[in-house]
Formats: sequence, structure tokens, C-alpha cells
Amino acid sequence: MSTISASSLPLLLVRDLSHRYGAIAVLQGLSLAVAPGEVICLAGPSGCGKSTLLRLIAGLEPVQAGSIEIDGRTLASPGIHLAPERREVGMVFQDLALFPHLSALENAAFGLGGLARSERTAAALRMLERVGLADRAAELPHRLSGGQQQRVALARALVTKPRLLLLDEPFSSLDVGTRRQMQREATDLLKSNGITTLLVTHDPEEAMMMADRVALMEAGRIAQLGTPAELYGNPADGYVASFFGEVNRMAGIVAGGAIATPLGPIAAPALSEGARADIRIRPEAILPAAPDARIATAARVTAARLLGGSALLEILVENGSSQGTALQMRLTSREMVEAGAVIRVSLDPRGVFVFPA
Ligand SMILES: Nc1ncnc2c1ncn2[C@@H]1O[C@H](COP(=O)(O)OP(=O)(O)OP(=O)(O)O)[C@@H](O)[C@H]1O
Repeated sequence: MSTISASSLPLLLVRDLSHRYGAIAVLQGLSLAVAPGEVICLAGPSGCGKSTLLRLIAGLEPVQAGSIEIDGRTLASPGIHLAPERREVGMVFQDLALFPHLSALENAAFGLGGLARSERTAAALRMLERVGLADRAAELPHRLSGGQQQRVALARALVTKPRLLLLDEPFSSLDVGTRRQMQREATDLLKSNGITTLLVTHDPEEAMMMADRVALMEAGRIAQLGTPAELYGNPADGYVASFFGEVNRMAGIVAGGAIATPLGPIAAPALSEGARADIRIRPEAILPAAPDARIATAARVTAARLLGGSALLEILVENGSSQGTALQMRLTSREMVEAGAVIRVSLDPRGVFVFPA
């Protein structure tokens, strides 16, 4: 699958990037085009190469194979290495590395070395205002909360007006409430200022909330690049389908255009007759059946957990063997059913995916 989009001229163009650390191939021919003003989330499991990609774009390491361009100008390729400070790329990494002995204002002004002192102060103060911290400008970092320190780091990265902003898990050390608030605020800030951004995250919800497009990586490649809705509703394979949380898995063989499963037949129009299929069903796609549902399956609830807004049920459906098939379904908390109940369930095809095995 090509990961370079043919639409508007990209601001950032990564072409066929490969990178090794000794025997480990960390990036394997990765290509990515980011449009001006676009926020792209790089997601994927630990070790898949997300931070390495960011480090290469920032210029913290030389490129071994492939190239990196901004606005058509090559910043890095084998033999070419523009110094990090000349790339006009801003960075906020997980360990914010604020200077502990400098105030919020002095931290925010740090990148403005070339300007007169009064201009630096004015620009840094304007940026602290934009992130809602002007009233804490004189404070040292350790007197600020995690979220406030995060805002100082964002201000410091944005004050130099970078052409591209790189964020490497910037919110991962914050508690959930502050993290969600920072995600909203940062998205507003990036979008209202049209800042082209690459953001690394482990958190599917963060990717869904902040990204125009998500690049889901797997072992040094992009498994799928698309809008959050595309990745959720039309995953390219089982790996992508599983990114948003645990899914139910079943296997089967196509017969008469469908696969017989304990939840009834599942259509498999893309697979040939007799093919082995790998079926993924989102827990939220197993629904309590409507009274007039044409296809519904009896299920015994073996465990039920209330998770706040939603509830997770473990259910057992008959499959012709004595054990039955164990599945997970997700309900709203209002639909909560107690363990031991027998219910009827049906499938929402929008959360059912069939791939070749
Ligand atoms: N400087 C280095 N020297 C040797 N190996 C490295 C170096 N930096 C990273 N690696 C290895 O390269 C692989 C990819 O690392 P990278 O940090 O890019 O992954 P990641 O997707 O960002 O992971 P995480 O989400 O855990 O940060 C890992 O196996 C890592 O151990």
C-alpha cells in the first residue's frame, strides 16, 4: 500500500526511510507525506520505530537510507544532514527537559537567542498567554503542575514559529483528567494556528481525539494511514482492527459466500469459496438483540463489569461443543446485565471484519 497521498503539496515528505541499530532494522522503507496544517498521530506498540522516525526528522541522528524533505527541500538523506537548529522543527518530548533554574518565561524564551531581550520577553509572554499561563510566567518549573509544565514546553517549542512540530508522547506522564484536557487544548492551539504536527502516542483515544490522520506503525512500517474513522471502521488487517482495544477473534471457512459462526453466518464477499478466514468482532458490535431481530443468538453472561459509562460482559454462546465460545461484549452502563442472565445477542456488521487467514 502506498502511504504517500497524492493530494496537496506536502509540507513534510519522508521517502523510503530505512534505519538500523546494529542488526536491528528499526525502520523499513517508511514513506509518509504530511499536508500543511495537518496533525498526524504516529501510533503503534513499543519498539515499532516511532521515536526513531521523530529523531531522524529532528536531525538528532543522520539518515542511513531514504530522505526527509520539508517544502521540497531535502533536510536529510545519506550524505546530507542539515543541523537540527536549522531545520525549523520544534520538539516536545516526554521528559520535558525544562530548565529547572529558569522561570516559565525564561524557559519559553529559550529558543529566541538571536533577538533583543525585550523582544524575547514579549514574544515568550505572548506565547505563555496563548497556552493560558501568563499569570505564572515568573514561576520556576517545580512550582507548576504537570499540565502547566507541559504548557510551558509547548510554548517553548512554538515560540520560534517552527514549520513542523514534533511531539513525542507529551502527555503520557499526566493523570487521565489532565491528559484529556491537555489533548483538547493542544488540539485547539495546533488547529487554530495551522501548525503541522507529528505526534507520537501509545493511546488510541489520544490518536482518535487529536489526529486528522493516524499512521499506525508495525515493525518499522506503516500498517495503515487514514482518518481515525477510516482506521476504526475500515481496518486494513487484524492488527489495525485490534489497535483500538481487545477484539473477539474467530476462524472459519467460506462456504456459499459466508462463514458459519456461533453468532450466525458472517458474509465474506471479498474471500473466495473455501478460503480460511480470520474474523475480528469488536465487543461493541455484539448487541442485545431487538425483539424482532431476524438472527439472534442465546448467550449466557458469565461475568459483568461496570466500567463507568460502559459495561464489559463475558458471554458464552453454543458452538456444538460442551465448552461453548467465550466472547466479550460492550454495552452502555444503562444496558448492564448481571452475571448468570441469559440474553439474546445479534451483530452490528459495522464492527465485524473478515480478513484472509
Ligand atoms: N540509540 C539506539 N541504539 C540501539 N538501539 C536503539 C536505539 N534507539 C532505539 N533503539 C531500538 O530501536 C527500536 C525502536 O525504538 P523506538 O524508540 O524508535 O521505538 P518506539 O516505537 O518509539 O517505542 P516506544 O513507544 O517504546 O518509545 C527498539 O527496539 C529500540 O530498542
